[in-house]
Order: sequence, then C-alpha cells, then structure tokens
Amino acid sequence: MLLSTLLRPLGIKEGFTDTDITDIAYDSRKAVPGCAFVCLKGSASDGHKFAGKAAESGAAVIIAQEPVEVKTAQVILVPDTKKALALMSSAFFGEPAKGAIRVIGITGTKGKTTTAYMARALLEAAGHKTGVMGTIGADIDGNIEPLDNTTPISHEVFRQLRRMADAGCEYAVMEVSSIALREHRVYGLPFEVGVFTNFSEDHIGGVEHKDMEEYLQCKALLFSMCKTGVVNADDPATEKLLESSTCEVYRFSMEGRGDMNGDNCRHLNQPGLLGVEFDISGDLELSPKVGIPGRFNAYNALAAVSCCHKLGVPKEALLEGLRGVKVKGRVEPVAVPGNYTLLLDYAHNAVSMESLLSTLREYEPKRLICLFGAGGNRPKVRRYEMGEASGRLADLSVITADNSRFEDVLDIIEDIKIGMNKTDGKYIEIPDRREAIRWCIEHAQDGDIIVLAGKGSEDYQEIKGVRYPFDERVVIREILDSLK
Ligand SMILES: CC(=O)N[C@H]1[C@@H](OP(=O)(O)OP(=O)(O)OC[C@H]2O[C@@H](n3ccc(=O)[nH]c3=O)[C@H](O)[C@@H]2O)O[C@H](CO)[C@@H](O)[C@@H]1O[C@H](C)C(=O)N[C@@H](C)C(=O)N[C@H](CCC(=O)O)C(=O)O
Ligand SMILES: Nc1ncnc2c1ncn2[C@@H]1O[C@H](COP(=O)(O)OP(=O)(O)OP(=O)(O)O)[C@@H](O)[C@H]1O
Repeated sequence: MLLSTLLRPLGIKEGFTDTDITDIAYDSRKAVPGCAFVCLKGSASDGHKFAGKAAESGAAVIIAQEPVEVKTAQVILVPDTKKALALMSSAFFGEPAKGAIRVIGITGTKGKTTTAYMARALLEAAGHKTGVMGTIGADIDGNIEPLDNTTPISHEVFRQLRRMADAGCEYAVMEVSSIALREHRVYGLPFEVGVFTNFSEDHIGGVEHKDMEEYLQCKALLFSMCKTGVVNADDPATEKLLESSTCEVYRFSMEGRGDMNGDNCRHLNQPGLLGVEFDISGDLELSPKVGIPGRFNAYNALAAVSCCHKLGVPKEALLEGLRGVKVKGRVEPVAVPGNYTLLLDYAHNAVSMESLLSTLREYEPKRLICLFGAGGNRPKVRRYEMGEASGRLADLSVITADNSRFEDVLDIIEDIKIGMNKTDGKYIEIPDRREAIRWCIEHAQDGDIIVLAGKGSEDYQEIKGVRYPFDERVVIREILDSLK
C-alpha cells in the first residue's frame, strides 16, 4: 500500500517521498523489508530506541514522535505515535469499520465478556454473523485466536476486524478496556454502540490507572466515539461518565429509571442448569429466560438486549438468543453424573467473588463450595479480600493454586487465609489444583453447588514463568473417568 494512503488519515499530505509499504511494524524484532516502523513509548522500553534496528531490518519509513537517528529510512514525525499507529492500521486493513463491519464496544469493570457474548447470541439469533474480541480471544464461529490483551494493540484490532469482515461477519462486538482507551488502541474507530456495564475499584496502581478518577475518565472516552451509548442508569458513576459524551444516550435499569427496565428477577434452578428469568418493560415488553445464572447476568442481559434493540434486533431473536447463551468460563456449567451442580467461573477479585457467591446463595444450594486461589505477582490485597468474601459467603472454601507465577503457592495461600480468618468460614487447603478439584468431586453431595473460581476460559496454569496445560473441563473429565 502506498505510504501516502497510510498517511492521509493523519492529515500528512507532503514532506515525504511516496513509496510502497509492505507492512506496519511496532516491534523492531518483527520489522520486515519495506515496512513502516512505528516507535511507541511503552511501560518497559521506548520504541524510539529501536528505530535503528528496524531500519537495519529494512524498514523504509520510521514514524516517530521525537527525532531519531537513522540513515537508511525516511523519518516522519507525528505528535502521537499511538494515535498514528491506529489511523495507519485502519487504512492498512482497508478501513474495515467504515462500511464492512459494524462495531459494538463494551466497557465497564465487570460483565464485559459476558455482555459481549450475549450481544453476539442476540445478533446471531437475528441472522447477523458476529465476531467477538476480548479476554477470551478473537472469536469467529468458535474459532478463537488468542490475543495479548483484552483489547489488543490497534494494529491487531484492525487486523482482526478485517478478518471478521472477510469471514462474512456483519458485526463485531469487542471489549474495550479503560487501558486500551488510554493507550489509543481503538483511536479513530467509529463505534455503532458503546455499552457501559458498571464501575468499581479495580485496575489501580502499577502500569494501570493512577486513581479512580483517571480510570473513569478513560472509560468515558468511549462515549465520544460511538453513535449511541447504552448505559447502566443504576451505577452511581454513570452521569459523571457521560459529562463529555457526544453520543445519543440510552439508559437501562433494574430500578425503573431507564428507557428499558428490568424487574422481578427469578432464579431458574434444575440440576445442572441454573439461569435467571426477568421481566422487561419500557421500550419493549418481554420476559426473557437467560441460560446463565446470577442476578448480575440479568443486568448483563439487559445491557445486551438494550444494545441489540437499538440495532433493530426483533423480540423473537432477543428471546431465543438469551435462552441459549453460554459463555466459556463465565458461570459455565459442566455436566457431572451426580445431582449436584459444578460451575466454572472467572471470578478473580473481591467484587466478582462477592457477586458470584452471593448470587449462587440465592439458588439455595445444600452447600455452596468455592474452590479458588489467587494470582502470584499481583496486588496482595486481592488475596485478603477474596479470602474474606469466600469465608463469608461459601459453606466451604477449598483454597488452592491459581497462576502462582514467580511466587510460592503456599505463601499465596497464607495471604488468602489472613482474609479468611477474619470470618468464621470453614476451609481446607489443597495446594495442587487438580487434587483440589478431585477432592470436591469425590466429596460432592446432592444439592451442592460447587464453583471452581479464577480460571474461567484459561487453559493453562502459570508456574515460575512456564504455562502448563490446564483446561478445567479436561481435568474434570479425567477425574470423572478415573472414578468410574
Ligand atoms: C502497560 C501496557 O499496557 N503494556 C502493553 C504494551 O507493552 P509495553 O508498554 O510494556 O511495551 P514495552 O515493552 O515497553 O515496549 C515499548 C515498545 O518498544 C517496542 N520494542 C521493544 C523491544 C524491542 O526489542 N524492540 C521494540 O521495538 C515494543 O514492541 C513496543 O512497541 O503493549 C503490549 C503490546 O500491545 C501489551 O501487550 C502490553 O500489555 C501488558 C501485557 C499489560 O499487562 N497490559 C495491561 C495493563 C492491560 O492492557 N490491561 C487491559 C485491561 C484488562 C482488563 O480489563 O481486565 C487489557 O486490555 O488487556
Ligand atoms: N454485571 C456484573 N456485575 C458484577 N459482577 C459480574 C458482572 N458480570 C459478571 N460478573 C462477575 O465477574 C466475572 C467476570 O465476568 P466477565 O468476564 O463478563 O467480566 P469482564 O468485565 O470481562 O472481566 P475482566 O475485566 O476481569 O476480564 C464473572 O465470572 C462473574 O463472576
């Protein structure tokens, strides 16, 4: 593609020699002859330092935001290379979001993945093929390409949108993290709808956000990039989020203050099948059954229904889509031979643990058993808080390993116990996660709900820098086979 075509969206029309560009690279180790190398300032290093290396590998152009010394490539200075990468990537992949595919962005502290998959289920029930991009990966028809981040770097965002459009998707639903908005990973992307699920404390400190104010301001950016903002009217942060919005606003609520309101949430409870049912009024009258349990999933469903209603999805498709929805690793049921319920869930901090366990309590299990660990090399406060939440809400906690990374799993368990010991919750410790799961299955009683928290859709365990295969669906099947 001609350099002039890539630079046009940046408003650069002169001051360079036009040439054919083979690729766009932002990592010097992946620079190829004839590419444009974009220098990005990162958290660990500065891409400007690698401009020389990229030129040695044959880069024809260096896009930089401060002067760099290279002899074999032309240098083009721009005010912000992250924005430049996004605009150039969109052009490089044929501007997929300007005609080929309509993009829905979902932001919020919790519920992004679930709401994204619900929206896909609704759109597909209406006959619109839809791709999903988020924590689980880039998913077209269940074929999942892993992504480095929940919202990957802009080049990958536009590459995936092109892939989805080429595969015949009319829509892409993507999770848009606050970090991605801060880092301009979706800069210039025209969103048809932006959805806001909720806001609570998370992602503060280290390379993440400075404070809650900055966290919210980053999320707010989505609402000046979309035509319609579909927002949770019940969240105390919503009005502040919308202060500088430029979109049409559509509110959903479980407390009667929205354009679309949900009410009268009821639990669906059969062995192996938990779900929720609720009534919608306002712009639509319907009582959907949702194939995933939890009061918070009524919220997620209401967000997805509001979004898809705005896109013209008919009532019948809304009902059909929600009934059949399943989200990998989000309160996902696993078939077991006994009369108990075994669920996999991604809850890995206090907020999600609290909402998960309190909602499961409402299903009145004989016992609620929660198996969980906590990630190594992550803030310790998570461990104390998760321990406290499980101690308070589960009848029995089985404390085990999660991705211990470079820490000793026994040290992490000791931290979890600090929180646990603030409660009178019963617990056992089984550091080997496979053995802990086996214990739960061997000791399950009729009417129990057992939830394996923390892994969700992950299929590995990360120990001392190595990722070992660990798909809980496979592990459970192996344990059940060995017990036959
Ligand atoms: C802080 C942050 O967001 N970092 C992201 C960033 O990496 P970085 O800033 O550390 O990059 P760096 O190592 O400093 O390198 C800077 C530049 O030099 C280049 N380089 C580097 C070395 C070299 O030899 N040559 C070279 O050209 C790099 O390719 C890069 O362009 O760019 C990478 C590639 O896109 C991301 O994978 C990485 O995400 C890291 C892994 C991360 O943990 N990010 C978190 C904070 C994050 O983004 N989370 C959100 C929210 C998730 C949620 O809601 O749960 C997400 O969307 O995932
Ligand atoms: N609306 C919600 N409110 C509170 N908790 C929720 C909500 N939706 C889901 N959860 C809980 O949070 C966990 C993660 O849900 P989900 O993956 O949908 O959210 P996410 O925003 O994508 O999360 P993350 O940013 O951690 O990847 C679920 O497994 C569930 O326990």
